[in-house]
Amino acid sequence: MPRFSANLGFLWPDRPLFERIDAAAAVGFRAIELHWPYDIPAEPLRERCENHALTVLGLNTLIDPGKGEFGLGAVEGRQADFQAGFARAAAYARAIGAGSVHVMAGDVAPDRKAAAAELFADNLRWAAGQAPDLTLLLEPLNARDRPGYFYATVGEAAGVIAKVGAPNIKIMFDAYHVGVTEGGVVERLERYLPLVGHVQIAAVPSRAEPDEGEVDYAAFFRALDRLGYGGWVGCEYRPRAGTDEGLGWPSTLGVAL
Ligand SMILES: O=C(O)[C@@H](O)C(=O)CO
Ligand SMILES: [Mg+2]
Repeated sequence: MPRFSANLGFLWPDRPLFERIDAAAAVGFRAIELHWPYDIPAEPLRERCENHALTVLGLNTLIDPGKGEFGLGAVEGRQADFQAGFARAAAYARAIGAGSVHVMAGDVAPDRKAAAAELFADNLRWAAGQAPDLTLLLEPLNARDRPGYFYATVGEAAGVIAKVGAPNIKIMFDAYHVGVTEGGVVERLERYLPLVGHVQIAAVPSRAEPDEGEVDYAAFFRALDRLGYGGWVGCEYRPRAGTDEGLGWPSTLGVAL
């Protein structure tokens, strides 16, 4: 049976981060993952998770929505800022005991895609060398939610990994984005499994709890078991109502937190 992690970027959105950590432990999660916790001092965060015996999986490199930025990995003219942001993410990850950093690519104009691909590969090669102790995750985002983002398909992420050739770069296989962009979620999981470093889930297309919509998550969980996926499955959905009230889906789908 898959092991589930609480994505605290999305779950219990009405509570401060430490209360989200408490809530995740209280309902039985054994791991958490974060989006952008940078405003919170790392040491107390680490202690809070240790007190609950929660594994901390990872966080994202910084974004600046105010400037319209969703990462800098593939953004031309921002290499120094990318490096500073990655160094900050890696230091924070180490300080909270997390093993991975999602390296966000950012938005790229269609006519700059080829140059951006070279730049992203260069930046990732540098980052992978700086942090051989961490897994760097690449996550294609669907263009309905994030139009203009550098990549939307798992195949593109696999292409970047092949180009960089570093063993600590893996795919964040978010079944929600894969379902919205491409469909064939189980088939694609099977095809790219050796490159998958983390899995995330949410209903397609609503991004709510995984017990509705186009993806049959009971079948998806069986496929993870059948394929021998040993990692965590991040619950990165937007609860339809309250997070606690929405936790009926594991028993509906034949799994447990
Ligand atoms: O799927 C997502 O949106 C997240 O995993 C993320 O890290 C970027 O928004
Ligand atoms: Mg995701």
